[in-house]
Amino acid sequence: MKVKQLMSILNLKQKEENYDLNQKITGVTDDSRKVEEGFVFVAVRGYRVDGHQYIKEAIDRGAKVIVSEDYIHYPDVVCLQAEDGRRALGKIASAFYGHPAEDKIIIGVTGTNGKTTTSHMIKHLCEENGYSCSMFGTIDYVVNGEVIPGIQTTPSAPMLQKLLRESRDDVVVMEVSSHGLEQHRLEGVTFDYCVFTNLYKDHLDYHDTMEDYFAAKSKLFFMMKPGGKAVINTDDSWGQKLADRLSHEQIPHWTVGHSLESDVEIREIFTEPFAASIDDHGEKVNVVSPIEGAHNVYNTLQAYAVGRLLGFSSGSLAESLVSCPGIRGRFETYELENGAKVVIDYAHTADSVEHILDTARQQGARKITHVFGFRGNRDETKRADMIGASSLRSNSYILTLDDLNTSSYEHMIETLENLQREFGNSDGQIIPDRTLAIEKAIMDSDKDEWVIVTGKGHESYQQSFYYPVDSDKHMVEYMKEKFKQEKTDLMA
Ligand SMILES: CC(=O)N[C@H]1[C@@H](OP(=O)(O)OP(=O)(O)OC[C@H]2O[C@@H](n3ccc(=O)[nH]c3=O)[C@H](O)[C@@H]2O)O[C@H](CO)[C@@H](O)[C@@H]1O[C@H](C)C(=O)N[C@@H](C)C(=O)N[C@H](CCC(=O)O)C(=O)O
Ligand SMILES: Nc1ncnc2c1ncn2[C@@H]1O[C@H](COP(=O)(O)OP(=O)(O)OP(=O)(O)O)[C@@H](O)[C@H]1O
Repeated sequence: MKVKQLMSILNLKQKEENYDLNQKITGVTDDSRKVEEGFVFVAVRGYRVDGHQYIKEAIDRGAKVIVSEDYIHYPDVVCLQAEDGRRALGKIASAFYGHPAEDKIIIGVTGTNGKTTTSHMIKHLCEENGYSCSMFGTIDYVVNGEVIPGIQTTPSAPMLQKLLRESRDDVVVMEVSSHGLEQHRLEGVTFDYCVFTNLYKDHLDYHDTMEDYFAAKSKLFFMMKPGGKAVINTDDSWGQKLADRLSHEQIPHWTVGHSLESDVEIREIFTEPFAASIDDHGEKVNVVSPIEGAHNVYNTLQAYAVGRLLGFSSGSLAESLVSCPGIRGRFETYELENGAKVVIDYAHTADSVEHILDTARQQGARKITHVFGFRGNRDETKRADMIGASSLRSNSYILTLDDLNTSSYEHMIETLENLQREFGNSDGQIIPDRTLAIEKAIMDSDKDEWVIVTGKGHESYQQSFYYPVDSDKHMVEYMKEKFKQEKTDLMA
């Protein structure tokens, strides 16, 4: 890419400078720490700092072009002005990598909950039906079968475009976060299929109101290729609202829900195993969810709908779903030697806590002990609802530490105490150390009694705890080992 192309992307005409318009650009970034010789550095006004203050550092590291929102001048550097740094970054990244999204089938999945689960299912369905598939999401990114650790659910624009360019896969399925949409990380990407799972109270530290949050998510459905189609869960009231809007704007979509008018009409949801009988445009099909929970039945049906739009047969999809592997940290179950059952799940909103605890009851849990906490410096408006959901559905709950982020330990303990006093019940207690909380819940449980540990799912702990483990999964495995050892000692 040359400077003249960059100027045309940004709709800029040559001004007073004698810029070398044929000068080659070797890379693009908004992070001065990643600048290399010949790069374009785009200054972005962030939430914490202003990228404009790193322009000098970027030049020192070899940036030959600076895009900034302010008028600036540096000798021997092409200085261009753009109205919105983040949008300019997206546009430049897409052009720099040759607009790679245009050559692929691109599927975007958005919503508060279910993005990761639905994306994994779509990937599996593609692969079982003859397509290779890249995937970008919360757990990791997978490109050409290789796993790449990701920092964000929706990658930054330069990272996203680079990975799209590298992908030799037929299909790309990506989780689309409201942050990603608001921050123009998807500039230059148009979608063949877009999925809306649901909208619940979350991220209200970032969006002012639910309406704003909905507006951010809705943007995705106006980024489809001609001929593209949306898949919407209309049993969710925000989903219905979106479908109404798309109908009004004549944007093609399929609906999934109980309404008789749904394209994928849910006739009945079963719990043993979790499955649904559906009417798919007149054809009756039984679809079994590969993961327990009515919420996962919805994820399954939306993945199924995408599969149908990709041209796969209903029979082949129903069959492929059976072999879909579980997903790390999403209703992962463990049977312990004392008869207790442990579930590790990524639930971190009130609605998902409800779904997980309901699923455990539907599966015969006699007693439920729920272990959970709250992320430091994240949406505080959902915390009371989460305690409410847990106290209604569990027999007892233990409030414990989740990631502190930049919050202090003392502040979080005080927060837990205040929340417990104000919204908790007498069956709730606080055990700050997460590993001790899990141990206590397991030790107090017996046959057919369930321990549900939510919030961290697949993630590693940010801080250390009493036991030398780095995740909920390792703690449960540690307990399994402990039981085994005790049994061996007894027999000896
Ligand atoms: C709240 C949020 O979305 N933050 C994103 C935002 O950060 P920010 O505005 O605070 O950036 P900043 O630190 O103020 O820096 C401003 C600019 O200066 C630049 N800079 C900074 C320091 C330096 O030395 N040199 C330099 O050039 C930065 O690269 C940046 O361009 O812009 C940064 C660069 O584009 C992102 O990396 C960062 O994502 C952080 C890692 C993050 O945690 N984001 C989360 C909230 C997020 O996006 N989550 C969603 C999923 C949500 C969900 O559905 O669960 C996601 O898609 O991952
Ligand atoms: N369709 C759904 N409806 C409600 N809750 C769900 C649904 N699917 C999953 N969940 C709950 O949300 C948790 C996270 O699921 P998943 O990772 O698929 O969602 P996500 O949208 O990717 O979340 P995040 O944006 O936080 O990464 C699950 O562990 C489960 O508790």
